[in-house]
Amino acid sequence: MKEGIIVESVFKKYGDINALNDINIKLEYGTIYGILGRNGAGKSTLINIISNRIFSDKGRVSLNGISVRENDLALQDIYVMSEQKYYPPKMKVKDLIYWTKKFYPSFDLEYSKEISSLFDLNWNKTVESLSTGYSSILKIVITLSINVPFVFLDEPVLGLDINHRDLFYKSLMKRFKDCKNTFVISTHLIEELSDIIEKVILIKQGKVLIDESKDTLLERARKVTGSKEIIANYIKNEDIIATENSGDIYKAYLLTNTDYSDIKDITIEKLGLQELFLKLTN
Ligand SMILES: Nc1ncnc2c1ncn2[C@@H]1O[C@H](COP(=O)(O)OP(=O)(O)OP(=O)(O)O)[C@@H](O)[C@H]1O
Repeated sequence: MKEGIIVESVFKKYGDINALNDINIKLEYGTIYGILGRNGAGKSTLINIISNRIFSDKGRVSLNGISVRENDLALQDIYVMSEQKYYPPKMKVKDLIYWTKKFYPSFDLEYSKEISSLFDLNWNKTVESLSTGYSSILKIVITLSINVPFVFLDEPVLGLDINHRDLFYKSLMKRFKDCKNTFVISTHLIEELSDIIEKVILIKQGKVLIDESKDTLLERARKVTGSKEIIANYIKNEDIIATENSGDIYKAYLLTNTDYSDIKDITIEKLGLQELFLKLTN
């Protein structure tokens, strides 16, 4: 079986900043990942190292056992959504699509037409004349049309209104169902992505804090509210993420497998991905 992308003991420093500090993760085929983290956590640096755009100081990234470093064969299976600035500003959208198809033989022209019409992307416009939202839509059209096994999207919905974001999430899910490519999405709009992602990789200050299926993670995430004495008694051996005290009310945020439902005088609530993220990264 193909093992996918393996990131082993990757370190990256910028001067005194430890952008990545011993990263070890595995990206499997046919999965949707959410790479989450606050600004400056190291998400883009990680994506750039995986796709060989920049080099790590230490460590190794491999695809099916073969290092991706300066390895065109391995890199053919990885695509990272480009930044707008890499597209020639005077070029028409249709020419950009034409050239992209030349560079990436797996580019699905039929699909690109289909998704362009869904988003009303005008192929006769020049890259520089597109609004912020349509610049993102152009990147989305190209990225979803490039049919390779590992597709990385760094903040894909930047500048998109809610209708277009919704259309993007639906298009992504459909594309995933049809092609089963792995999508690795980095975003700050966690709640919107929550239903889509299957696995969560949470990076905090250059380290992986969470690397787990979303369902098992949310199954363990709990907010326990009650008096401090009662809660403290029960949670002392738990993985406590955060606590809050307001008057007599004490709240503890936990990652736990314990069922507290039969304990009187405390309330237990599940946490959404966004709330959990806030508590883990504050
Ligand atoms: N070219 C660079 N030169 C110097 N420092 C850099 C460079 N690129 C990134 N950094 C630093 O490395 C750290 C990680 O940055 P990175 O862009 O990977 O974070 P991020 O999680 O993608 O952030 P954001 O969500 O804001 O895009 C930050 O402290 C950033 O300032």
